[in-house]
Amino acid sequence: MLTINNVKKRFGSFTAVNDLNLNIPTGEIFGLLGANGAGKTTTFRMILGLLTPSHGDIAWKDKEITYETSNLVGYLPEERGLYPKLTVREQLIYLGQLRGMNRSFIQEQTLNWLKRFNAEEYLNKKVESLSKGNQQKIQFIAAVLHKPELLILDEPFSGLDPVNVELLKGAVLELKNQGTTIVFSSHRMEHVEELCEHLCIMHKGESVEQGKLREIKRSFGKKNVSVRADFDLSYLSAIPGVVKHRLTADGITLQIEREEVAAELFQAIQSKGFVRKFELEEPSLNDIFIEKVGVVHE
Ligand SMILES: Nc1ncnc2c1ncn2[C@@H]1O[C@H](COP(=O)(O)OP(=O)(O)OP(=O)(O)O)[C@@H](O)[C@H]1O
Repeated sequence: MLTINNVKKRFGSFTAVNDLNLNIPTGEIFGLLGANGAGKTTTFRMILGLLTPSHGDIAWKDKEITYETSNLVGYLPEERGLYPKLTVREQLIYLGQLRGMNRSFIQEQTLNWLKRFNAEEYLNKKVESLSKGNQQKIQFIAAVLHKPELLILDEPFSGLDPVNVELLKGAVLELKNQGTTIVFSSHRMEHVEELCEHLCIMHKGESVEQGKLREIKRSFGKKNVSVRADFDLSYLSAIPGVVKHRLTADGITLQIEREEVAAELFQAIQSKGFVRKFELEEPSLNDIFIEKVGVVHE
């Protein structure tokens, strides 16, 4: 278990993280969400022991993370930090040896990961000659090469194309299945929905929502109704109980304050024309995020 207990971080008079409490179960993928400046990276740096909390304590399996235990942890920083002039092989050997790994094990691991990421051809290429997405894959490999128990990934999917996002998601799930505890931040709610069982939404340094994704959705109350039809549906937004609406290319998505409103919507479209779709949906994490934090993520 990763335990964050009453943690606060001040920079001068500014409080970047305030009274944060988190219990992250071993072997899970945990999502830390929040708008820009919410305090996610600061929290990660405190977990890693790179910043000292102004108050409170953080423990991995009941022990503080120190220089001696830092080999148990892997970190993909938001500001990527590879040496541009080294080749991928030299880079990973260097970083692996800093972790006390032997050269042949590093080479074996490197080749396995490069194969997995369809990136074998970059082994002897300089890091600076790689595209941003490929550099990110190398940075990810650098974070996991030593098989850490706890893996911290700050925005691991940013800048990756959809194919590489899938490759990385697959790798993250595989590491989870091997027992790694993974904490990651992302602005992409669909990635969080897909990967995490538990999450925390931070806003201005504080936790404004945390728990199991399924329970957070259930307790949110509001649901969505998605309708597609061959006639104009915008009049549905005026029906009492509709909280919000969004017109889509071929229909409308309505946020409703309680399930019964769906029946009223259904009545309102009957005999108006051909209906292609009428579906009552769970709220999305994006809906919940926007309500808690009040901003929209692209
Ligand atoms: N060393 C520092 N000195 C002063 N303020 C800092 C420092 N590090 C972070 N902050 C401030 O703390 C707040 C939280 O920053 P942090 O980087 O943790 O946010 P974040 O949630 O990771 O944001 P993003 O999504 O943009 O990466 C910001 O207002 C930031 O400017």
